[in-house]
Amino acid sequence: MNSKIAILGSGNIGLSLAKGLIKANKYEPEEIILTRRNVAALADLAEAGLITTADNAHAVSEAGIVVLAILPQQLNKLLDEIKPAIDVDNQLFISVVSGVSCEDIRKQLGLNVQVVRAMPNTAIAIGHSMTCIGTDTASAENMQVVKSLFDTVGITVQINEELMTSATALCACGIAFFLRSIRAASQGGTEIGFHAHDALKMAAQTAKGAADLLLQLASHPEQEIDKVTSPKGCTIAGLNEMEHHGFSSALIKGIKLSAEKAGALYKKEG
Ligand SMILES: NC(=O)C1=CN([C@@H]2O[C@H](COP(=O)(O)OP(=O)(O)OC[C@H]3O[C@@H](n4cnc5c(N)ncnc54)[C@H](OP(=O)(O)O)[C@@H]3O)[C@@H](O)[C@H]2O)C=CC1
Ligand SMILES: O=C(O)[C@@H]1CCC=N1
Repeated sequence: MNSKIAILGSGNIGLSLAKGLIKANKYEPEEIILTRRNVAALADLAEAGLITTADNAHAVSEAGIVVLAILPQQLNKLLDEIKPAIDVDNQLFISVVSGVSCEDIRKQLGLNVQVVRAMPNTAIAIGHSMTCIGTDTASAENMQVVKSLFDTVGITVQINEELMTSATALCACGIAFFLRSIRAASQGGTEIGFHAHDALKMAAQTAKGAADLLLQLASHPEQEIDKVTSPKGCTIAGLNEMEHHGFSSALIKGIKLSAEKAGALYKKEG
């Protein structure tokens, strides 16, 4: 398989992936081909040595791995464009497009095309993605290629493809949900006396510590919460006030709505 990787659609997630792969030394800049229609917007990446083009078919013909990273509503046109350039036996497609199954893609590109669906998040740019990989009909060898690619830029988990829209909500959209929580905490911090930039740093590091307690100790959130909430103390007072205003409920309802929306983003062909 050709050692180059083509990322078709170099927007938020496509560029985050490219940056993460270079940071992890998985690819040299000149092994990454980036496409978008407004190719001028990729000038700084071209300057950094990455190959940039608006020609998707040419990008596909030059690569062993092709990542589809455009919006669901932009996909059908792009698939028509690249179909003639595909080398079925020597290429692997990875789709990070929300709401589109591997079968949807195979139906348009040809049933023999090897497609694996992955759902990373923007923390991939710094090697901290939670990437869910959907199991479908791709060969075990190609599944391993995809796993090892995303393992270099975060943590991976393999899930049934029917859960990919749920993974989109929890992990990809989840970045925004946790960021908003940190932002809200920092706003509280400013109201009780800290300058905004100090409050944000303090809230972010506190959130990181909370996440690491769960990841490093493999403990349950409530077990760690119990260690913070002193009897008649200020933590339980604040926590209960948040719950009276629907804190947990708001997150749960938001994640459910995101998952529903993720499942309805793509209009199938025909
Ligand atoms: N953002 C995120 O956190 C995540 C997004 N995703 C999924 O990844 C996909 C991309 O999302 P995101 O990066 O946020 O979207 P963006 O809109 O930021 O990026 C899409 C990119 O595709 C380019 N594009 C559009 N049409 C074409 C075309 N025909 N050929 C080449 N490039 C094209 C656009 O540039 P131009 O207009 O110049 O062509 C744009 O840069 C979506 O399906 C999304 O659901 C998945 C996980 C996380
Ligand atoms: O908001 C969206 O639709 C995309 C999917 C996951 C993250 N961003």
